Amino acid sequence: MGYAYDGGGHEVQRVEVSVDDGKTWLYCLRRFPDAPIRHGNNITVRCFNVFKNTQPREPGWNIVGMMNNCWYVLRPGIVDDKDPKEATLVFWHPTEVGSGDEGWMKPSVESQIAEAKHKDDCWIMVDGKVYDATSVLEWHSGGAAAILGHAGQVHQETSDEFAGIHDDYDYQKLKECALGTVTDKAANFIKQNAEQAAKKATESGDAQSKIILEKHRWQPVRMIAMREVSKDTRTCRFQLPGNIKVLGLGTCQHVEIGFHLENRMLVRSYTPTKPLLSLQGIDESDKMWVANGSPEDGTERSSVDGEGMFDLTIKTYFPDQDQPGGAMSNILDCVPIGEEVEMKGSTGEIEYHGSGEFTIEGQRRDFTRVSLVLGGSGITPGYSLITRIWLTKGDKTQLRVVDANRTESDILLRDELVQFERDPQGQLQFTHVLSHTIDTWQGEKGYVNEEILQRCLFAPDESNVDFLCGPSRLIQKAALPALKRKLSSETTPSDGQCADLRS
Ligand SMILES: Cc1cc2nc3c(=O)[nH]c(=O)nc-3n(C[C@H](O)[C@H](O)[C@H](O)COP(=O)(O)OP(=O)(O)OC[C@H]3O[C@@H](n4cnc5c(N)ncnc54)[C@H](O)[C@@H]3O)c2cc1C
Ligand code: HEM
Repeated sequence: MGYAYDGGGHEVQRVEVSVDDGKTWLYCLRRFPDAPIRHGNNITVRCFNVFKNTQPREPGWNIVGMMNNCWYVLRPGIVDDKDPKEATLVFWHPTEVGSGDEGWMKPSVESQIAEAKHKDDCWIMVDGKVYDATSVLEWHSGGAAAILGHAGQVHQETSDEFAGIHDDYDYQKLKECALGTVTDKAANFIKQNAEQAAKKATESGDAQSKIILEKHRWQPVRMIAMREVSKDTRTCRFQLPGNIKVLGLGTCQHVEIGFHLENRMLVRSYTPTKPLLSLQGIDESDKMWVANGSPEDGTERSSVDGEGMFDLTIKTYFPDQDQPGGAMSNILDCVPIGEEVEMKGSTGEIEYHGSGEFTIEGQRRDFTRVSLVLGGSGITPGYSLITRIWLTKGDKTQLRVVDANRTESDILLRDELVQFERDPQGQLQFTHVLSHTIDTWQGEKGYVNEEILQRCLFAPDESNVDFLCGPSRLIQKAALPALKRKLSSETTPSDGQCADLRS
């Protein structure tokens, strides 16, 4: 057991362990196996902060005079007990916490002198009373350093930390060291400081509890459920950490998922398929509805819309004889329920704000009609746009969608899409195109082509936009060339009028 901290106050994000003196490293999951690890060598530990900085092999003085900054090495050993049948496995730290000299690396003369200066006279303050802890340093099982860190400090933290660690017996021992009570003036000073610190903590807690996503900070999210939606696609549900309820993702935007591999972090983007409605930036007067036939019979947005969690619908690229399979999708396919992955975001150059208003590459754009060409797992950002429009009462933006797949069972989110396909008002029109069909299939057959796009999408116009998302076969070879021809033959397309939803 141990702890890691970054001297600059930044978060430690990765801890690695080596049992071969640093030749190879293993990423440590946050929960460690209960069973003891059997090995014969030193155990070396290093960690990385948010900026991917790590410790050097050898210690060195740094700018703040800190020398405890290198790889941390534990030496295992066997200690024979009196009972010949039993032996104890011990792990020696480089130095023992506090005053002990049991560590495998003996303390330097300098550090001993520095320590001795404080050991002679050590007063601490707990619950408004002053104690002489000098005699405790010798026997304190939490180490002398724990007490010395609080020596001479007039602050509330000593009382709080003491209370968090010690029991009644320890309070009795503390009493034996009592010197006196602090003056009212000092007590008030401590109280004010404590109140200010608590207020700050609450404010930062409040800000944090609103939304989880931070652009440059990885945060752990726990997989809590997985549902098969087709033979190669799963919907994975992740729980947000702490009490945070809101993911804080804009419509059409994406999150990045990270998974620590041996020596690097594997990162891939995904577009959540839940929550359907971003709680951020929505005007309260703009009522949101959970669709149930049509917005008119809908009920008010309910808590099932992703409070404290989010869903990713992920296609798994299984290995076969031609290719090794997708790295992240196969990992997520077999990550055990309860395991954590890392997440950050949001990303994406396109964001929908409602009522036809988009931000595309930083520019505000307004469109009244939106055409979507989607394929395979590319449905996910389109799905977030469709549901946002559909579930927002008063959003009159019109949608035409062409969704391309191989077979009917490959159509993702089919159950969810059915409600949109039945739209009696005609605000939304859906066309499924299947390349491999059976006789009973009523929809479009074959591959997406210019004729299908002309017929099923909106004609080019200044107030219309085309968005695409899907495999490069569909987008680069079929949809994009056809749409560009369509646009240039009939209007002069402006920037952002034809864009990839995954850009
Ligand atoms: C903004 C954005 C949003 C996205 N949203 C989603 C989403 O919601 N859902 C979703 O499922 N996907 C989504 N994706 C795609 C996703 O990010 C990944 O690209 C996808 O999951 C594949 O990642 P992977 O690590 O499993 O595959 P990779 O390891 O990246 O491999 C991709 C493909 O290449 C093949 N391959 C890999 N190595 C080789 C090799 N050496 N030789 C031959 N072939 C090889 C693999 O078998 C696989 O078919 C999104 C992408 C972006 C950019
Ligand atoms: C006069 C002052 C103190 C006395 C009498 C005292 C007493 C004790 C005692 C008896 C224990 C052993 C508890 C056990 O076996 O479970 C202990 C453990 C400990 N104390 Fe103190 N303590 C004092 C001050 C402090 C201070 C100021 C700190 C730092 C905030 C501190 C931190 C710890 C820690 C970290 C442990 C080890 C807990 C563990 O085993 O996990 N102590 N202390």
